[in-house]
Amino acid sequence: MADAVLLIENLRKRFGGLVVTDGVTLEIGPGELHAVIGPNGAGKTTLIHQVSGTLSPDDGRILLNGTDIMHLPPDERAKLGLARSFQITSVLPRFSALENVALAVQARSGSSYRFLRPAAGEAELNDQAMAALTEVSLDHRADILAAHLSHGEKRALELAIALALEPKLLLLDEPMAGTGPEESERIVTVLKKLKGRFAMLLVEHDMDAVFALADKISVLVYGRVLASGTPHAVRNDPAVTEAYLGEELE
Ligand SMILES: Nc1ncnc2c1ncn2[C@@H]1O[C@H](COP(=O)(O)OP(=O)(O)OP(=O)(O)O)[C@@H](O)[C@H]1O
Repeated sequence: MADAVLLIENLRKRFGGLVVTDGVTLEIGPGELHAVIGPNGAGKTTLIHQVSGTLSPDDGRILLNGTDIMHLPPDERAKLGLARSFQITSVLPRFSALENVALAVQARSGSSYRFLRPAAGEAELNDQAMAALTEVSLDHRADILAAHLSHGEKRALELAIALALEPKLLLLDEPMAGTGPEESERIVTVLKKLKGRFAMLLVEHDMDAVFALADKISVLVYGRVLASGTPHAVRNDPAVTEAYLGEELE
């Protein structure tokens, strides 16, 4: 695909004798939500780390909107529009929800607010931050310290922070981990709303969430892509069922 937002080609990574990424090829088009699933230890998290830049692959290519980012540090990748949410704590507990998002808006905008009068600059920052909080239905909790938010609300706040960065590609690392059914449903609703605006790479164990959200699914087993395609095709692939040892993919 010429206009792939993310193109991963033949990615390889080993830890000593253990091959954790074994020739992974995967691409995500504009606005597409691509889920990577697979049994424990399949290499999903290490794949996310290699895309975000916290882990160096041994071989292969990673292109973000056509730019080879393979050897760029995480902050350079972030400047090109790569954001990551969940399984990292980007939330500052002693700041309010609004302040947390305003900091992200400021980080994205660099020094552009320096040239506004302080009050005007702050109002503009807060407006943008509030817009991101509204997107994740957290606007009514804007003034609450992040430390006092529920687990599900913190997850929503992390999403708002990612949104404020206006990403080209959002990496979602197990957004449902540690959440109850109600919170999971809330995160799925928010992600559904955001779908189509930017590309997303989702790693998730919760199959209900995966099948509710994904446009494409890749199944990773022992570091290799066993199957890749639409949710329907993947669900009906006998090799996938076998890899999950008969667990139902629903
Ligand atoms: N820093 C490391 N050094 C050595 N081995 C590692 C390291 N990080 C991960 N591994 C190993 O690499 C393999 C893949 O791990 P990874 O965490 O990517 O799997 P996963 O698919 O995300 O699993 P899970 O679903 O349980 O989160 C595992 O066997 C893991 O033990």
